Amino acid sequence: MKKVSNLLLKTSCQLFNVPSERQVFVDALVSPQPFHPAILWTRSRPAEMPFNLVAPLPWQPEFVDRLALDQQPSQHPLHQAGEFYCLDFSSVFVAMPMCQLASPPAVLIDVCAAPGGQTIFAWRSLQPLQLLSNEPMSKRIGALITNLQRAQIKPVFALRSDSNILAEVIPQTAQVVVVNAPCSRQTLLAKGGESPGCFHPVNIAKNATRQKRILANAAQLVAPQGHLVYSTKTYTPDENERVVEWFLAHYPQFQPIVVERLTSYQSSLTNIPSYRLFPQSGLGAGAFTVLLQNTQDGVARKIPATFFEHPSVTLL
Ligand SMILES: C[S@@+](CC[C@H](N)C(=O)[O-])C[C@H]1O[C@@H](n2cnc3c(N)ncnc32)[C@H](O)[C@@H]1O
Repeated sequence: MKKVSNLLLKTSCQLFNVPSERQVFVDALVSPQPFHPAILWTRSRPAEMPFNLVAPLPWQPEFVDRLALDQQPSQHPLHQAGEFYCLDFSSVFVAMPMCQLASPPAVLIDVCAAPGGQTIFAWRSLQPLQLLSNEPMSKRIGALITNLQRAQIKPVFALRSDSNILAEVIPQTAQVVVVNAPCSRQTLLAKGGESPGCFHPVNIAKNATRQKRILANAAQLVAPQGHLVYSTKTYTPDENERVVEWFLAHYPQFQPIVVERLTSYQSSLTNIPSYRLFPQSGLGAGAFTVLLQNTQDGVARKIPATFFEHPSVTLL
């Protein structure tokens, strides 16, 4: 069992009013329990299921399975063959808003894409006509491309660009924009990992500032009537509800949209329809997600052909 830090206790007080709820949350972080592995089938399931499954949740997408705790899907030959992608169930949770959007969107942009889970979910659930998977960090783009290639996600353009460049070059072009933002990574603790400084106020403030910047740039990419999915895998309200409240105050053309399949996960920390998964649910280490719509009228702009000729853009 790990030590309970004062900063963790402070965060638990921000999240829960009831002491017993705080306690189960803290316990889930200091004595982590294993979560069922999840897989996303990129193609139809094989005739014979190679894994032991647990019962699906009512809202689970039909192309996702949760496996028994002893299963190790990443070592199965079907993984290497790209028949499925391994992702933690929190990643499924944050992607759920995509399941209620119209398919196929003409353009979908994943702004913070490595190592690829949200891009693969977007491809499987929405089959966008043009899929752009962006990762600005050069040391992470290799893993993104490897994963997309192994899972045979095509066509997809892998990009390495900052969100402010995208906002400048291809504004109002995407029916769907996905921002699974970099964050303070507090949920790593619930997976048994280390995440030094994850509850420190300076670290949280730094991440919140970065998230607002990415979200503001991502908003520029959204076509009139298009959608923006914002999510993190961290607990602190400053990186979640407060970011969304800030965003809606500054970009009033965006409106939050109810995600029908997640209503029982409504965040109690805001009136905005937005959803949280906590580790004490036993489903995943933790997540926050919200669906926003650009209510402006108008038509989507076209991505200029020259954009795809840039050396930082690779067609897979
Ligand atoms: C939570 S991870 C994304 C996980 C990914 N969506 C998935 O499902 O596999 C956040 C990603 O954002 C990237 N990132 C960091 N700074 C960024 C920035 N300024 N703009 C966009 N993405 C950024 C990180 O390198 C990281 O790959």
